[in-house]
Amino acid sequence: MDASSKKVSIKTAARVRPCSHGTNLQSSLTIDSENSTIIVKSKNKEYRLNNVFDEDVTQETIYDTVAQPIVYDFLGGINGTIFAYGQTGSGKTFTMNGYKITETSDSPTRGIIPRSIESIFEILNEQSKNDPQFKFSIKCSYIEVYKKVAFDLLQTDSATVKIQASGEQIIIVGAAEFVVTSAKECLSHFKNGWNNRKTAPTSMNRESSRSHAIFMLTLVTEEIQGISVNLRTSRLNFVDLAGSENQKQTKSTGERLKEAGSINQDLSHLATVIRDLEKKDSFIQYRNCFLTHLLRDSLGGNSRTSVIVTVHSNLKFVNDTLSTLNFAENCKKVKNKAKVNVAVSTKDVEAWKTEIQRVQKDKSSLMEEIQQLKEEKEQMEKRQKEDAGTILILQNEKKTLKVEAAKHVQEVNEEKQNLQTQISFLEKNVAEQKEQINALEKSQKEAFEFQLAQMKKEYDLKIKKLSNDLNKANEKEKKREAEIAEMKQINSGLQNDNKQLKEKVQALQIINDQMKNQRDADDNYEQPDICSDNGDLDYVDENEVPIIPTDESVSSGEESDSKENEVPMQASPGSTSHQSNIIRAPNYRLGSEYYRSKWIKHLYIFDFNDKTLCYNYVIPPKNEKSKKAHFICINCKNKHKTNVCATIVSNENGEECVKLDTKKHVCQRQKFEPQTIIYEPDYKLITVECGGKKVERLYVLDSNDKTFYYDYIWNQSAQSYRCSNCVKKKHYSSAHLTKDESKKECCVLSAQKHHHDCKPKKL
Ligand SMILES: Nc1ncnc2c1ncn2[C@@H]1O[C@H](COP(=O)(O)OP(=O)(O)OP(=O)(O)O)[C@@H](O)[C@H]1O
Repeated sequence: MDASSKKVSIKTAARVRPCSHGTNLQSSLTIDSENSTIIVKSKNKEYRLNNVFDEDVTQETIYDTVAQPIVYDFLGGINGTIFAYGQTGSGKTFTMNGYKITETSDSPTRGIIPRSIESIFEILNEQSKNDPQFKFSIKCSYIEVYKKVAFDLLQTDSATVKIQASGEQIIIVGAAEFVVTSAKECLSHFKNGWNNRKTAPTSMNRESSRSHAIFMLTLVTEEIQGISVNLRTSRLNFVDLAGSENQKQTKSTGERLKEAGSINQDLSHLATVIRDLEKKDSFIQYRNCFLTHLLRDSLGGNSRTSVIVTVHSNLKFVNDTLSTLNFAENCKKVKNKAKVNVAVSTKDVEAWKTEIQRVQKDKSSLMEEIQQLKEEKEQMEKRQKEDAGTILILQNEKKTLKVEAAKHVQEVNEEKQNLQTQISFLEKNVAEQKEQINALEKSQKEAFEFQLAQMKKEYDLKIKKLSNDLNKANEKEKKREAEIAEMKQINSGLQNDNKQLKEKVQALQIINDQMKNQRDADDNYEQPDICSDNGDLDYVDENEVPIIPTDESVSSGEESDSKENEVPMQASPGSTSHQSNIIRAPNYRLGSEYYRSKWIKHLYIFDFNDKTLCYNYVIPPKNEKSKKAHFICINCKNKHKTNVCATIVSNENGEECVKLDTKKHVCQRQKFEPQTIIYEPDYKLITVECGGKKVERLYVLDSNDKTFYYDYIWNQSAQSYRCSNCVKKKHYSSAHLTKDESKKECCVLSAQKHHHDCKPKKL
């Protein structure tokens, strides 16, 4: 093979990644693999590359189409580079390495690198087998560029790696080179290196490469041809670039954001270098970035280069797809000058001559490079000069701005001074006005206080006068009230007197009537048999007959009301007119009733059929001491002025009985309701204060429930105690305090029952 070189364009291929499982999205791309075209539908943009692969392409096809030609050239002594470029998660690593780093040699998903390694060793082994003169040695090294710093992936201490340029050659300093004798050995280093690579999960890829990884194979072959020995040296770079990332879309933060920034800068510089390579006479700034510096040969230099771009078909990533395809299109325009790197041919003079020629050529290419560097230097100086001009302009602008700023500051200061003068003037004014206001307030306050004091004095005097007047009026009022009370007292005394007088007049009237009736009766009186022994009745003396209130008179509410009984006279049962009649117990009963401070003996002759009805007889006080107890019916006497008598006698057996008068009763039988006599503690007389006066109250316990009592008040005119509740209903149930016949203190309750609305009080 000769060392002459010819310009060859970078080969470009595009691979469309299949959609993830479960996503059934419409493709944004139209892929025509046959014509090697890919159309971005939404942008209506068509790209024509060397190869276009759809989702179904196999790893084998990719290797055969993209990598194999480069591998063959590499074996022939020509430098080669295979790039994978594309958005994160689009399948670069899958294309370069395969599905898994641990895949075996028969796995169909193995990527370009394992396939290349296997193929290289297979061919070289085959060749050395066929040609015993043929010798080869292979070294491998593996580095990554992370955040603009390069590290050796085959050394665990993560040593940093530097680049040195020697003529056309790029020498990597600090990266370990391992001599490998078999594909297995080589793959083992590759896998170790890969495991040291920096990865992290991104929104697009669970295991995203966060660095650019470059796996390098350096091959030296020795081939004897006649008298000459050809030493060929070639390098093959496998470049798996870190994925470009739309930072707005991925919303990464912190370390991920820094990584993404650095990756995007590197890729953008790579794109700039490739764009500049199209332009003629353009200065290419390889050295500005480690990646471009390292791959200098591969980009427009001594190398056969293939770029495979990977894209997503998802419409969501259409902008990234466009940018990736633009990159591929630009790469396509870059032309490299690849040549066979024959190191030495040493066998005879011819070979030396050829070597000299080669060295001279190298020299002239070095001169060219020197020239190129000089030009670069000149351009840089030119740029520096331009920059210096710009700096001068900027300095002048700065000076002008400074002067303007100083002016402005002065103006502001002056204005500030003016304002301060105005402020102090205003402050002075304000202070003066404040003083005036204070003085005014003070004088107003004094005047107001003086007025207030005057008014207070006047009011005090008025109030004093008014309170004096009021006191006088109160005293007058009191006097008037006392006079009224006195007059009321006199009036009530007079009323009482009047009432008492009336009562006395009524009583006298009754007595008068009774006496008159008595006289009339006496005139007509037929002497009963029982009284005939002396032919004269003591008790018919009208002065001696007690005026005892009948039930009817009591129930009418007037103690001495002696209305005539309108009921016609009836004969009592069991008695006949003008016939004497003997009554035995229990048809009669003797008793005593208290009347006008005296105990009067009573004889009750009961109805034979109804023992609740009786005729009520009394002994006239005058006859009390007589041996024969002659009783007289008080109703007949009082109402009809008729003497109907009854006498207590003994019959032939010595038994006590009552002998009745033969005279008919002119009254009717009354209800048998004798007075009730009670003893302490069934009653209690107490004295209570009432309106400053001492008043007697008689409490009589309820016979049914002795926790209740009736309240009686002394009534002067009636000379008895009266139930205070019944009085309100004009109903007069009364009580007397006296001594019974055995001289024991007792309380006599009138036969008159309490009014039906009168309820006893709780004790
Ligand atoms: N053609 C393909 N067929 C099947 N699976 C694929 C294909 N391309 C990519 N994948 C899968 O998609 C995932 C992401 O792929 P990969 O890691 O190769 O992307 P990448 O471009 O290298 O991403 P990054 O730049 O983030 O490292 C992986 O799980 C990979 O196995």
